[in-house]
Amino acid sequence: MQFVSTRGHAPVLGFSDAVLAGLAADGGLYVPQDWPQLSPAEIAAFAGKPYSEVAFGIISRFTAGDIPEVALKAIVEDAYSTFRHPSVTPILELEPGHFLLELFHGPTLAFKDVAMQFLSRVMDHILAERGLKATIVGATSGDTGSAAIEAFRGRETTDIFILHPQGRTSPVQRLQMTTVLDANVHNIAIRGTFDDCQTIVKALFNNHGFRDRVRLSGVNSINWGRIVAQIVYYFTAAVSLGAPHRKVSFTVPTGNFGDIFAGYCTKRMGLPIDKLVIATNANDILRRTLETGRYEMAGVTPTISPSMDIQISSNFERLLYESLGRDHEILQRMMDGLKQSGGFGLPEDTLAAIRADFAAGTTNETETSRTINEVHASSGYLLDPHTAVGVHVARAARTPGVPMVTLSTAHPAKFPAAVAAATGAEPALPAWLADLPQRPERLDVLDNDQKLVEEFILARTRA
Ligand SMILES: Cc1ncc(COP(=O)(O)O)c(C=O)c1O
Ligand SMILES: N[C@@H](CCOP(=O)(O)O)C(=O)O
Repeated sequence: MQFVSTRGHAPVLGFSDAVLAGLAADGGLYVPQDWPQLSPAEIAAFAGKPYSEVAFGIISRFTAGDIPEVALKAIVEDAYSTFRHPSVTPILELEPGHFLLELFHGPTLAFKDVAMQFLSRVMDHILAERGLKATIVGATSGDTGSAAIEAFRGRETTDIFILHPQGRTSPVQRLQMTTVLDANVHNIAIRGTFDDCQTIVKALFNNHGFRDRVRLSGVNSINWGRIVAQIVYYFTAAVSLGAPHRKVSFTVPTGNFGDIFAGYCTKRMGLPIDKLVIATNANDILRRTLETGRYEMAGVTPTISPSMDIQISSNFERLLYESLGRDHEILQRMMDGLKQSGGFGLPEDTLAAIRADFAAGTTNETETSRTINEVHASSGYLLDPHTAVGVHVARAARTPGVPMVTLSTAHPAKFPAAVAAATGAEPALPAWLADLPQRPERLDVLDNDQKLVEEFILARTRA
């Protein structure tokens, strides 16, 4: 299996090199040259299998010829043994025909663990095989950073630098990052927004001298190694609800578009998905794009679902590439437009192709709180604010007779203030994190300046 860049000018790479590259050398994102196809019988055979077996069955289609099967098996088994639920990503019925896919049973209580526990092990394997060390950078609005730090802490092959927007994560998210004191972990609070952090990370990748000097790699969902692991739970959920003999819809609380893009990948691979519903908070650039055909940046509005306070949805580029019939020249013009004037228009047929697969909805803060309150009052179940955005949007997007799965992307205890304000009930952190507020913190604060971040990394990396 080979991977091509959405911008068309970077070398075509195998799985291991695409994962180590993170962002492609031409500034694009790697996608598989061809989509692996699963027959209905192959999909049906996943029913009742342990999560790690399904993960192996799917991920191995992308790693064939690159990672030996024995090594991949060991990686997925080890990665998913860190989850505290035997099903890894269990599914429960919230109301008739509407299901929650709980993705927060990993070490840091958010869906990012599902991919990050895999990615850290696969990177470690690739680097150890080659006798190399790498410098990892990532931008986070809170969850990617904590999951990545937990997954990479103490690893000999990597130093990890995570940029978060100062004061814009929840306190629990911040502490999950800044209380990890391993020597290879570096937290940088940027005076700016998540988009500023992400822009710096992409700029570091596009500075080829720096990139090569520190052997830069990434852990954001721009890295194909993230997406491939997120594909798995769409299969396990859909099969548990009757796929491939029955269609299923998914609603995904969305920011950087990585999670829902993984859902799109499964559709391309043969999973019968009815609708993929993009659920956004007030930062609703994607809903507006689907409605108007223009991707138009606006300022970032802080919300009670802070991990989705994003304007530049990186993975939307992957969808555009597919929906443009893989025309990298038109895509490049769109990305230039975004850089120069903060927006671009979609050709009509591209928009039609996107609308055929996706729907979108937005919640405001009152609706998000009300959803948390109402679900708690009726069932005692506590939703985190991101999942509540999904539940609210999903309810309006349902097709009669088609099961709807809302991705539950975080544990409510990561956002106790918002949950307590909505319900009066403060969700407790699990025992292994209960002393988090008492742990010592370490972080550095930097201005929103690429050069300062480069100097900081150069002074500390071991690669
Ligand atoms: C809890 C939570 N929900 C939803 C999202 C949005 O996911 P994505 O960025 O893949 O669209 C994020 C951040 O990525 C998150 O941390
Ligand atoms: N919400 C994310 C933002 C980064 O998303 P990623 O999936 O591209 O890593 C976060 O929690 O940091």
